[in-house]
Amino acid sequence: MRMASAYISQFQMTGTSLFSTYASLTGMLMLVRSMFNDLIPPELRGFIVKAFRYLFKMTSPDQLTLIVDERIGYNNNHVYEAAEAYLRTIINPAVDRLKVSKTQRQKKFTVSIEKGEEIIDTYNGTNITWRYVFEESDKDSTRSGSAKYYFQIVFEKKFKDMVLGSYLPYVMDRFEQIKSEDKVVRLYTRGGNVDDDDDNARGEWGSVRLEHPVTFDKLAMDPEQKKMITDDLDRFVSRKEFYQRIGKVWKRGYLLYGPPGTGKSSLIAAMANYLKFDIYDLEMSSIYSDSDLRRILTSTTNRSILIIEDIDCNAEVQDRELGLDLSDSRLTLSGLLNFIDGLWSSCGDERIIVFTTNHKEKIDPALLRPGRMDVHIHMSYCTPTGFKILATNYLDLNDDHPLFGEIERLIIPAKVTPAEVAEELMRSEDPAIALDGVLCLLNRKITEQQKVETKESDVQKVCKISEKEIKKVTVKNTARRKDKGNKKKKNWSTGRVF
Ligand SMILES: Nc1ncnc2c1ncn2[C@@H]1O[C@H](COP(=O)(O)OP(=O)(O)OP(=O)(O)O)[C@@H](O)[C@H]1O
Ligand SMILES: [Mg+2]
Repeated sequence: MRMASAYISQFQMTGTSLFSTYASLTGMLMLVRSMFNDLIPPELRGFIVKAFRYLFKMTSPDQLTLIVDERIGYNNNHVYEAAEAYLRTIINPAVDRLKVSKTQRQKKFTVSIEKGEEIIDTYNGTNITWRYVFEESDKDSTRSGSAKYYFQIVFEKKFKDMVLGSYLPYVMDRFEQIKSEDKVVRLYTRGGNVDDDDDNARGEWGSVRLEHPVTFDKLAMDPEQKKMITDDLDRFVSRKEFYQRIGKVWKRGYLLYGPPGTGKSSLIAAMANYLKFDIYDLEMSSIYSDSDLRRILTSTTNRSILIIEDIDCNAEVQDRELGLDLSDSRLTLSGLLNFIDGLWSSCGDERIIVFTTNHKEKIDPALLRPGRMDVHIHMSYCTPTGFKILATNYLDLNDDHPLFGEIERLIIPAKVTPAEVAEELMRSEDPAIALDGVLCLLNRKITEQQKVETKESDVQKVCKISEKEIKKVTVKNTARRKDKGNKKKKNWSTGRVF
């Protein structure tokens, strides 16, 4: 026991002295470094660093090193961005130092390798070493804080073709995948609220994270209709070559129509979450000229959904005169659509445009022609299937409940929207109370409708009565006119004109 504690204290001593040696070494290095920086002029400093690097080259003669700089002139180097993201996915226990970060809005920590660290990746049985290097920039080292970050990719020279032809393209592909997995869908609006850390602002569009958590499985819709939509979206995003081959702009138009509260906006959010596309909400009433529109639309990005809500209301204002320059100021809805077609054919890829309306019948038929809105989706009142989805979402009710039968029987005649049902379901966590609320709602709705129907039939009765009276009056008048006409005739016959 005593031996063990002596051993431990010796070990602690050794540990302490090791630590102090390490600390003094680090201190010395820092001193040398600051002397080096203070005493040696910057031009000479770069030269000495290079010479040292040459003398103590860490690669053997049969190894090749590729340098991946952070920037190409003023542009970001895409390979560098890809490397940063890719290396995060292959961090292994051999790495000693990692960086961890998270902004206030990010949900997960970002763990990446620290400068000076290296990671060995294995691809097709070949070891490829990545080093993350940081050094003061040779050229700009007089500027305080200027620094250069780059990656070194080190491998055997004989694998050069494999690395350039297959490994790096693989890294780039993985980067695209990682980007789409990590992508936060954003909602862009003009002049609306924006996030404090909105570094995604584009032109006049400010953006917020789309916090709408709705997904297709949460939507109260017919499962076949949902499948039709997701299949259509999948087909659309996978058909880049097809659109190129037939010479069509890679875009798709959806028209969502149905009463308020049936889930049109929710469906758009579900589409955006499904595809990880950003949403641009185009408020037509805030656009005053074609040039406005051009500027606004050119600052939207690919892989996005442009929405124009309540298209029938927009149609009403379509002929207003806007601005002062008349040649450029008349903005019509069909003009807007032609304009979008033209603009996107020159610069847009993977764009979806969604129009919503509560009154499909009010829309100009020219806007409904195929090619303009490829898919028409009717958002209907709540169905028994829709109700079950909502009950699962809101009350976590997967099995049947004794009140389900009655609700399902009444739900179609009651003509309630999913929004109204959802509101009732949110009133209590107790299924019995919440479902009772839904039943009350359905009964209320049915009674209201019956009242309306009775009123309508009363109106019809009144109309019928008045119709009868009108008929009587008309018959009398006709008889009188006939009489007059006869008289006229008579008079005509007598040659006298009244
Ligand atoms: N089909 C649905 N599935 C699930 N929830 C729905 C559905 N429809 C409506 N809701 C609920 O009702 C709320 C309002 O619906 P939403 O805004 O999507 O309707 P809308 O059709 O866009 O209405 P409006 O025509 O007034 O714009 C949603 O936030 C959601 O909670
Ligand atoms: Mg809406």
